[in-house]
Amino acid sequence: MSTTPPIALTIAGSEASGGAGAQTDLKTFQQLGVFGCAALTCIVSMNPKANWDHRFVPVDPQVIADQIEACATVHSGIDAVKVGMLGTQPTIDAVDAALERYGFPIVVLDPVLICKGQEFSATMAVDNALRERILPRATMVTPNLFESATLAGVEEITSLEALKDAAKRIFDLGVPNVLAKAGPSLGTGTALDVFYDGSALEVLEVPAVGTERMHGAGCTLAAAVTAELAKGATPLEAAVTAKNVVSASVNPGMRGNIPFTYVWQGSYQH
Ligand SMILES: Nc1ncnc2c1ncn2[C@@H]1O[C@H](COP(=O)(O)OP(=O)(O)O)[C@@H](O)[C@H]1O
Ligand SMILES: Cc1ncc(COP(=O)(O)O)c(C=O)c1O
Repeated sequence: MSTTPPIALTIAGSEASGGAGAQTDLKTFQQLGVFGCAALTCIVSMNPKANWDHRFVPVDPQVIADQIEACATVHSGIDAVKVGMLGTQPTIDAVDAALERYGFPIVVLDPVLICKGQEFSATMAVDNALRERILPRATMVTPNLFESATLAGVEEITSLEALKDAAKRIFDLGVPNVLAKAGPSLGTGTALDVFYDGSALEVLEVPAVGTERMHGAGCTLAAAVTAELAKGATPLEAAVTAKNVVSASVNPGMRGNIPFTYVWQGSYQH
């Protein structure tokens, strides 16, 4: 049996406290037995003096390209890539060019358009560039409720039927697997997501932990999907395992000195 683990790259932002972003992705990869490497796209520092507002500094696009080059060259094969927070058009340009150059076999896109209420990346131009340039390169996309509505071009999603419809519309944009997340936000008492691959339309539902979304849950889900795909799972199998990882990571999760709970992947047993 080979002792070499599959390798996953995350192209994502740093969230210094460790609750989300690349830090969360690397912990999730490790927890699932996958070797992780990371190319940082931006540095996010939550501000304790201003209601935990997200201070956001983009990384120079050439430095993003250099990091991806280092990862792609050091490792003889990257099995899967997760793309997280991009946030600016120059960043999207750099990541688009790198995805074209290296042709990674699997790309999971967590289309971070908004960061728990912080609208720093929510400009129309950035949303459009993400939809037009990065989305068609994705093997799977994992939008939350707001991101699903934005990508699907609908006003608002308030029901399971509307979420299913949005998943189909996003599929029609050219991405073969869609995992559209509602979490606890449809008031079902469950954490509910919809998987669609052009034929199978599955509702993935587990008991919700509390009624609030959790900081880092979306990053954990997409990173776990990436790790499972790197290990050879089918997209639906990867989505099912990823939900189990999230459920373990939010129960009980971490409670620090911020007004929301954040994830801890270490309690998941694989
Ligand atoms: N309170 C919760 N209990 C259990 N699972 C949750 C909870 N909140 C979110 N999830 C799950 O975490 C994942 C991320 O969902 P969500 O919070 O909507 O995404 P994002 O972090 O991108 O905004 C989804 O699989 C969702 O169902
Ligand atoms: C760098 C970074 N990436 C991604 C996210 C999104 O995190 P979540 O998993 O909570 O959607 C955040 C939110 O703070 C972030 O700071």
